[in-house]
Parts: sequence; structure tokens; C-alpha cells
Amino acid sequence: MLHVQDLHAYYGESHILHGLSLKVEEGKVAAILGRNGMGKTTTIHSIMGMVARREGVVEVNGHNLISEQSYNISKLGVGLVPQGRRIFPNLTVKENLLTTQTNIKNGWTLEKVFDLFPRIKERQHSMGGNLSGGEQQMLAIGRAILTNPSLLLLDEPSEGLSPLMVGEVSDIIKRLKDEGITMLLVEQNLAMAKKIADHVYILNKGRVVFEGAADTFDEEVQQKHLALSS
Ligand SMILES: Nc1ncnc2c1ncn2[C@@H]1O[C@H](COP(=O)(O)OP(=O)(O)OP(=O)(O)O)[C@@H](O)[C@H]1O
Repeated sequence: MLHVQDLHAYYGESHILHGLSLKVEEGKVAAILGRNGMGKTTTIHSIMGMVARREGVVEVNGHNLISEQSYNISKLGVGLVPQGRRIFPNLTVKENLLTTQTNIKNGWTLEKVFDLFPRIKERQHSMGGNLSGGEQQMLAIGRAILTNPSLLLLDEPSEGLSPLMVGEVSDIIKRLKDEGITMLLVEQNLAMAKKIADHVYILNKGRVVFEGAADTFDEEVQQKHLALSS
């Protein structure tokens, strides 16, 4: 479904991703883990066409998107829940959602998003900026799924949330999986990633240094690749 092969990405002269390869099977969830600054967000942004200089293969549903603009990538079925949510603070919740709603037959609708997030329905007339962090995360996810993605990229959805809200967001991601949405998730919350993901990738300085089924991601792997001193 998603097939990334030998991906390189650059910011100006800085070479950030060094031949990264990963894949996510249809209907599965893969997680990208790694310490700060290792290239997780750059990977997501490269898939989404948001990094100006990128090389390699980014194939989604058989289309190579490496040279596509991000609005086309979105049209081809890739949705993004960005780091920091990026809610419009001065639009209402409903207006935030309407910025991305598309009219696809049998696709996601406002009503369906409200069914998934009753809390967002209750707050539909509130300003986006007045929502709690957890509500903003739900809104960001709702806004992304209204583009009817077959692949959803989520960049640290648990960031800054209480343990209770992390649990709620995890449940939502599981429900989206049940709806058949394939997902690539960047996470710092290892417990959450392990619970949700089928497959795990660990990045170090723009390279994949570990990949395996989520149940092979154990204490030893964690110590080896994610401990601060490594
Ligand atoms: N717009 C940019 N211009 C120049 N360098 C950048 C830019 N964005 C990120 N970088 C650099 O690229 C490297 C990878 O950053 P990236 O944000 O992809 O890491 P990350 O693993 O997502 O980190 P974090 O967990 O802190 O979000 C870092 O060295 C960072 O400083």
C-alpha cells in the first residue's frame, strides 16, 4: 500500500534522510520511533510532498508520488494529522472540519466524524483555539479523515496529552484501523506505539536501524536504539 524505497531528503545543503526504506501493508499500522531530530517528521513530510528536495520512491497504491505536489498527494488519498495539530484557532470546530470536507460517494461525512467524536460534535460551535489539547487532536484527526484518505500519516498524536487522552486517541486510531484506513504513525510514546502498531521502524540520523513486528520491539531493542546515551 505504502512503499518507500531509498528515500533521501534535504533541507538546503543538509542531507537528512539517507536512503530510508519502509512499507505499510493495506489496513495495517506502522510506527516510526526515534529520538528527537532523527528524521521522523521529515519522513512524514517527504511522503506528503512537503520537503522541496527529495529523491527515491514513495509509492502509494501503485502511484509513485515522489515528484507530486502535496495537494495532488492529498487528492491521491494521503491524509496528514500534523505535529502540533495546526487547528485554526479563530474558526469554529465545524468550520475547521469544513475546510477539508469532500463530496465522495460513501465517503466520510461531517455526521460520520461526529459519530466517531461525540465530544467534537458537542463543541462544534466553539472556537478551535478554545478546545483542550485532546479535543484539538480529535479535531485534527477528524479534519484529516474528511479528505477520505486510504493512507493516514499521524505525526505524534499523543504529544502533550494526559494519559487518559492518550488512551482515547489510541482507541480512535484503532477504530480508524477497523474502518480499513492504513496508517503510518510517528510516536514518542512507546507504550502507545507498541499497543497500536503492527510493525515498528526505528530511525537514527535518517536511517532505519531497526524494523520488526511490534511484538519484537522489546526492552533490549529499546535500550539499544532509543536510550538517551546510545
Ligand atoms: N525546515 C528545516 N530546515 C533545516 N533543517 C531542518 C528543518 N526541519 C528539520 N530539520 C533538521 O532535520 C533533522 C530531522 O528533523 P525532524 O524534525 O525530521 O526530526 P524528528 O525525528 O521528527 O524530531 P522530533 O521528535 O524532535 O520531532 C534535524 O536535525 C532537524 O534539525
